[in-house]
Amino acid sequence: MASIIQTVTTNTKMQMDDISKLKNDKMNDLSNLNSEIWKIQTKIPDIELKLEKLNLKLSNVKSNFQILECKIKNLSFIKTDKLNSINKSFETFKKNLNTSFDEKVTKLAQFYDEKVTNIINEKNDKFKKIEDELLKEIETLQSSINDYSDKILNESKETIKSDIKLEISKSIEKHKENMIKMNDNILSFNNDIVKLEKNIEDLNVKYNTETKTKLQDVEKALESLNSDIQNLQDEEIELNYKLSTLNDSKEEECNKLLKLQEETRQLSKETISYNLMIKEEEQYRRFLHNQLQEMKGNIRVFCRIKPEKNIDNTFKHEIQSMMETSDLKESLVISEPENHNPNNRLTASPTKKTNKQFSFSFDKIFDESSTNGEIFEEISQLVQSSLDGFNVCIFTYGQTGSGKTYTMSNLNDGLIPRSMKLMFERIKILKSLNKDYQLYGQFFEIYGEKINDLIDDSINKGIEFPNKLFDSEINNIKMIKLESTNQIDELLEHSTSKRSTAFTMANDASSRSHSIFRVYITTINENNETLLIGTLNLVDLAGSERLSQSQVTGIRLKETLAINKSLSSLGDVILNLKSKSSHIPYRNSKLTYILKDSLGGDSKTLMFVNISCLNSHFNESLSSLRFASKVNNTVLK
Ligand SMILES: Nc1ncnc2c1ncn2[C@@H]1O[C@H](COP(=O)(O)OP(=O)(O)OP(=O)(O)O)[C@@H](O)[C@H]1O
Repeated sequence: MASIIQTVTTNTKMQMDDISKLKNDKMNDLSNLNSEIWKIQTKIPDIELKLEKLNLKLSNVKSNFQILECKIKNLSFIKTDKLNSINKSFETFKKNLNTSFDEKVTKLAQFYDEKVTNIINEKNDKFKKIEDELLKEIETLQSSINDYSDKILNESKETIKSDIKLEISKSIEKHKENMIKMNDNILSFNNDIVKLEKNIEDLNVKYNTETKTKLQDVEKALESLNSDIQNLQDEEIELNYKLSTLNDSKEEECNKLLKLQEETRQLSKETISYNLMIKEEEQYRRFLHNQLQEMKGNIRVFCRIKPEKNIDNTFKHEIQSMMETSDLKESLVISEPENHNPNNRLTASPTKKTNKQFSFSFDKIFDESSTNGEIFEEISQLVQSSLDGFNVCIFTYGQTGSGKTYTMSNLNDGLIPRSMKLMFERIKILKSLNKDYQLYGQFFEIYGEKINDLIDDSINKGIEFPNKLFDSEINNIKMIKLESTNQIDELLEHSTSKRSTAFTMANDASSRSHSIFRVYITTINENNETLLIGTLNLVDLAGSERLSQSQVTGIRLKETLAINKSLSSLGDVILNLKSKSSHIPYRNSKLTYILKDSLGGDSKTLMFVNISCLNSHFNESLSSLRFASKVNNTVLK
């Protein structure tokens, strides 16, 4: 235990020794430190003084910086002002340039360019100098600060050193930042200046090119204006020359015009009197024409002998025609063939020997050699009568196959096409005498007692005639305006196929109806009313046949009876008209009833009796001649 206690005591003693040793060491350290602190403390007032001095210097530097900033600001203001004034003077310069368009523009621009460049260069130089000076000053300050800080660092404690260093570096950083900002400002200022210079340069270039192009345009416009003016002056000279020649000829023309006016006045006076004369002459011509027609007779009969060219003469009977000097009529002698059976044509003998002779007298006789043209010459005066205001009726009468249709409507030269051609020609002449005539037409047939339209819908729809001036019987028959010969040919061609025909002994396509082509000659009066002047009726009668010879039955017999009845009614009407009977039996047949206005009064009637010289047709020819002769020779009461 004692050893343990001893060991503990020894250990404690040892520890105590160690502690006292450590204590002494620490005490020594402390006294050393205190002496150190004391030393530093003695140095602090110096350092503080130095620091104060440094701060003073720093504040001086700051104030210097501020002054410099102010100076820079002022300089920038000055520069802006100057730039503004330069821009202003540049604007004035531009205005001057605009007004004068002078060549000096380029020189002035160059001059101002140089001036601007110089000013900018000067400013740049100044700024550079200031910048350099500032940088130098900053550098010296930096070095002095560095010196000071070195010294401080060397002399002062680490912490104080670091503090001071920090502070100084902060202030330096701040200054550096300021410097950078200032540099940036200077840079951006320089950039602005460069931009401004660029703008000014661009403006100069733009202005110069614009001015140049404007000048070129103006010069071009001036050039073209000058040439225009020159042209106009030339034209003016030419026009003046023309004007003077025109003035010369104007007087001449005026005189001529006056002369012409006088002549025209004279001519119009003469025209009026000529027109009056023409009117009087026309009336006189009408009167004479009508007198001539009346002298010839209002009802006349012509005879036409159909040619039988390819038939031997032994089959023909003799027909002789001659002029009668006494009453300007022509006579015809027809000789009966030998062995002729008066009741049957089929037994007529083929011999030239004759026995009995029959004599007839007519207004005109057309032998076998006559043409449609020659026939028309005789009847053309009747067409004129219809234009003069009379109603005219022309018939072709005769046995079937005797040439009635050929005479009346043969294409191109029949009475219908020729009459229409003549009418169209006369109307043209009348138009030149201020008489406007229009022709309207109807074309129909009377079959039995029925009226059929021969104008086909396919060729003409017809028109509504302005006034219902006409017979109600034929009001429903198409009325068309007649305008050309072509139209008439077309009408005739179509009507042939529409007409009622049948095979007979004498004609393969014998007409079993009476066809009537009626032309209305009209004019329009001052009240715009249509007036009827005259009518022309061209009637192709159905073939006459003696029942004893035709040997027809049934429907053909009925047709023949109707044809013969209407033909004898026509004969009766004409006979009564010629003998100036008080009663004219128009109503006895449809044919006479429809023609009542064109038969009688002062209307003109002409009948063609068509005959054949064939022995086989002798009886029919004789019968036709007797009928026609009766009409022609009736003595007026
Ligand atoms: N003058 C003439 N010259 C030449 N040919 C004629 C003449 N007259 C009639 N013919 C011819 O005779 C034939 C019968 O004539 P057309 O048809 O004119 O007779 P038509 O009297 O009208 O007969 P129908 O009463 O039966 O109709 C026709 O082929 C026609 O061309």
